[in-house]
Amino acid sequence: MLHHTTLPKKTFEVQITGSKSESNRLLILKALYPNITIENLSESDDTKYLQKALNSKEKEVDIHHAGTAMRFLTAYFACKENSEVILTGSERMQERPIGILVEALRQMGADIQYEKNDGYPPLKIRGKKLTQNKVSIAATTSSQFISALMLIAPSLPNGLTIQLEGKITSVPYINMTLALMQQLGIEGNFSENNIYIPNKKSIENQTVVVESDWSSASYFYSIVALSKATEIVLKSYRKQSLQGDAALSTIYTSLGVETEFFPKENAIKLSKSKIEVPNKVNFNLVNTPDIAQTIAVTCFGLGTDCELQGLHTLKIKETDRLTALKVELEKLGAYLEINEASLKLTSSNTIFKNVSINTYNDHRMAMAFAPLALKTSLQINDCEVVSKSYPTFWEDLKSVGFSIDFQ
Ligand SMILES: O=C(O)C1=C[C@@H](OP(=O)(O)O)[C@@H](O)[C@H](O)C1
Ligand SMILES: C=C(OP(=O)(O)O)C(=O)O
Repeated sequence: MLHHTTLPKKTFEVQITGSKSESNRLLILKALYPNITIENLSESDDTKYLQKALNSKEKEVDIHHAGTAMRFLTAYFACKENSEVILTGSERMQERPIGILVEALRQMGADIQYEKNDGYPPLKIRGKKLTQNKVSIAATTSSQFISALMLIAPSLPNGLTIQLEGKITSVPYINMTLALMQQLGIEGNFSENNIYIPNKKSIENQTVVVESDWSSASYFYSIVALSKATEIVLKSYRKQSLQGDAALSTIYTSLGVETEFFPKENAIKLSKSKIEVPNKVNFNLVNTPDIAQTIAVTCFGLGTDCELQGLHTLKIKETDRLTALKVELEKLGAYLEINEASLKLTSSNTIFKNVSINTYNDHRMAMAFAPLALKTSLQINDCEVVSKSYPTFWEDLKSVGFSIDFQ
């Protein structure tokens, strides 16, 4: 139960765990090039399951709800010579598509079979040398398929050219994959619909420090937006981020939150700005799908209407996030119109009390709704789901003054 709370006029400090996206890429790269040391690795379940999978000697590997782990490991095991593994995940993972990636890997010569339904996990993967150096792949469904191919590309004997078909979704995640590889001394380029990554035999010994997770920072943006005068310092963040969700610092200016960067301390300070939040806002989130829920809930809490576009990937994430948002926000008094790729929220002057919010095995449903405790009391069901990306979320919320009872 989250009690209706008013936060004091005070500056709080929160240290957020490393980016799950950066961590999961670096773990795959470390498996291929062992002389990488990773610091500030994410403590998320998704990262732990990926790490466990990479060290596993079992015939079956279960990555639970971790989308990036599923997609990255499919490519990794497909090119791991003389290996054979069944790669599976949670019930929901078995409904999340992977056919586009499997098809691309098969074009490259991979041996992958579907264990249950065509196009979905579980997969039986017999690893072999992949010598084909060109592949084309549809880019509209998930950028994770493309990052998966990029991550194995430098270890392939002939490198890889990836031709992207259709409108590319979640582009910053592709840029992140390339930037991390370049940071490690792996060459590559991405221009228009072409990605090229040559073979790289080895890389120099080096340490990479993962920046903290920007998607996790979104919940504190929401808290500051919904608070009266609270300031929150978040660590460890950089102005030059590889994470697309760093766009929060721009997006939330319209929602009344100012971001100050402190490069020496690797920190950011979020505070209320003096601007008046408009009655209606409009954002295209095709580059930042993971912060859609946070933004929709912030707008509802502020009594601001919003129109969010670029959301066509939301229905294949941990749950159908568009439907989940509609059902749960409407319980609190909002009105939502949703379609394939967008949502239109009409806020209301009253927010109903003591509503019980379902989370559908989706960490971001739990975390996005929590800041509403600054407006009303509410219950978040199955609150432990947060561990998928942010295991200490509830402790951190308590540390900034939230009043929480766990039943
Ligand atoms: O590559 C990544 O680390 C991710 C890419 C995005 O997925 P899509 O490309 O499927 O939108 C994002 O939603 C996910 O949380 C993490
Ligand atoms: C969509 C997400 O993760 P994944 O696709 O890696 O399961 C997420 O963390 O919001």
